[in-house]
Amino acid sequence: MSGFKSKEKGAGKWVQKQEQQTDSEKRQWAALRRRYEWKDSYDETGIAPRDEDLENELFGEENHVHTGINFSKYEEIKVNIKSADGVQIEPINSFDESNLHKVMKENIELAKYKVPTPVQKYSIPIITSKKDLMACAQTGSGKTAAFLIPVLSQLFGKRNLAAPRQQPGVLRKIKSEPLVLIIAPSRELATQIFDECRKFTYRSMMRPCVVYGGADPALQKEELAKGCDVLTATPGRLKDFLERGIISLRRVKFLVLDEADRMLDMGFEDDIRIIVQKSDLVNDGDRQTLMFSATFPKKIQDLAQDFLAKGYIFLTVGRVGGTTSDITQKILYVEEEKKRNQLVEMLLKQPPSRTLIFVKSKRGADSLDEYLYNQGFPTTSIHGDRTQREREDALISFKNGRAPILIATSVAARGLDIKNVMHVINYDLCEQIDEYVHRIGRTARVGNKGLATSFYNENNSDIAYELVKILMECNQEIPDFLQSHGDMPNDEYTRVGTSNVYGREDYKGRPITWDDSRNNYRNNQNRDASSPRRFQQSNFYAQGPPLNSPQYASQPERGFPVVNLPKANNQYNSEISHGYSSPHMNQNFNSDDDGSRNRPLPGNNWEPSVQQEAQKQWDPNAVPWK
Ligand SMILES: Nc1ncnc2c1ncn2[C@@H]1O[C@H](COP(=O)(O)OP(=O)(O)OP(=O)(O)O)[C@@H](O)[C@H]1O
Repeated sequence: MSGFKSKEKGAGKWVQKQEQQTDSEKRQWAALRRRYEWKDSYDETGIAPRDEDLENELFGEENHVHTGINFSKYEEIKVNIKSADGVQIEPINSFDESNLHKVMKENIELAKYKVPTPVQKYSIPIITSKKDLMACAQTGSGKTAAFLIPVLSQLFGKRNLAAPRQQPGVLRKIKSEPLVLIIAPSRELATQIFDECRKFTYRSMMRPCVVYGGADPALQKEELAKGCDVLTATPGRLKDFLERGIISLRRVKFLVLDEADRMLDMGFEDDIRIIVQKSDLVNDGDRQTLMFSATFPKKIQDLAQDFLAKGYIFLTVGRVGGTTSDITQKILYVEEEKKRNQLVEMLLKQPPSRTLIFVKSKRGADSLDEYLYNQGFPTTSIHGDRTQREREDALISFKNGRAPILIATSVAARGLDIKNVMHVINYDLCEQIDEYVHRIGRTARVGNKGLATSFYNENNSDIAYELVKILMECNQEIPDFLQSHGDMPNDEYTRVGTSNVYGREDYKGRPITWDDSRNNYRNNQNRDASSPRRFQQSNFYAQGPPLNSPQYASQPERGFPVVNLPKANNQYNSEISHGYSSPHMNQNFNSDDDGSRNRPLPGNNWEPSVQQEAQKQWDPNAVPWK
């Protein structure tokens, strides 16, 4: 594998190198991907002819996320429905039982969905009964299909509703007037939802489109002109097209806010208000508004009511903001200047598997990408400063296994559904617990298992309390250095209806009482070295000295231990912070405070054996990434 080693500078080199060989395969914007093209000659009461190539592309193995061994455990999750007018909703138990259009039933079968997930069991009857909905369910539990299936199915076979299409050779401009508008916070998520729309509109007369920033607007306009019944959009490009009169929302029957809490937080709220309240979007009570997310802070729940009809239903599957117990969560204490060593050690130690690494800054993403690439790892990166072409290519390479290590900023935290992401690493922990839930939710989807490892140090103390709560709720090991964050003042435990994890009114998850949780903390704090839950006895990584050993000097005013060792001795530091030593780790680090903080000092690089090992272990051609 000579391809790994490169003197090139910059991010995503692995991808760029591979790109030269696979250019034709990739030179398609996501917005231009093929979709089923309905012809007027088709019988709208029957089923339109198959398009086998497209069928293989849409429903083939390549992108199919298989359900995992814990899929059936979804049944055990508590579902709660709240509505101002107290309506009762009878869930469906199978797709057959529901009153879905026959084309939709065929597509569900092609998608290999055998049983609806809990959020689908409820949202299908809720949406078909014409109710507005705010739905909250765990990451990876099928929320996209939960809205697409009932929404699209109701529109199938309604020729009079389908959008006018540009006739070949006729230049008259046609304004796009979608019936369904789905708004998502990131370009990657918008294109993914568009891909799901392509699946579920297969062999129907509903034509899906997507518009998002960074990609050629002229090409997106061309697609819109061919007909647009179901539009997925990011807010910025949508606003732009609305202002320019390319799109009108006067016929919208279904408005969906995916990742709704994100769409209504400070970053996007103004855009959403403009789109929903100041455009020509129908507000005559004939339109349904649907909101979906895995997290919904209380204050956003309140805000969301501005956009929902009075009798809307609030559906929760599990605890609002909870994460799935299928994820094994590990928190490692790693000081800033040791993160790179730690990461390389982990990547060499773990079985090669699709791995997503989150960092906090765009610059940090570039720099870590370049660093790992130069160590021989097949990496690429995705963040807001990369061009849209680079972002799309990076995602393709991550998905097809050419670059099975993706370094990303939070732009990839929400919604992305990528097959077999086995490990999420929070190289830089985020500040908000909801963001943490979304990030780690990129693994362990539809009943599969996954691993999430987070590097923690004194810079992350803001999230410590909520992090411990999440770990406890999912029966995860709580490392000693987080123990002091567990003991909360009494009122924190007894308050109800605050945004505190366990204090939320809507808490419906595993029944943990305030007292239970406090006792758990106490127990954990007092546990002895033989406790099976001890973090340092984890089997996930090799063993090492306990984190509470005298090698650590405590820092009582901050409440967590710090490593008190000479900075230059990274071999030793690596041993204690991660639990094993490596013959490769004999470099010094320069710890200035910018994005390049961990660059090796000149003349003190990794031993060549790291590169050899990385290349051997992470050979994308040798590993079965599927
Ligand atoms: N009923 C089902 N049976 C099998 N697989 C399903 C079913 N419903 C959805 N899936 C698959 O589950 C995966 C996750 O779905 P989806 O991306 O909609 O999750 P989500 O709940 O929106 O997650 P997130 O909160 O991360 O956005 C997808 O690959 C989807 O095809």
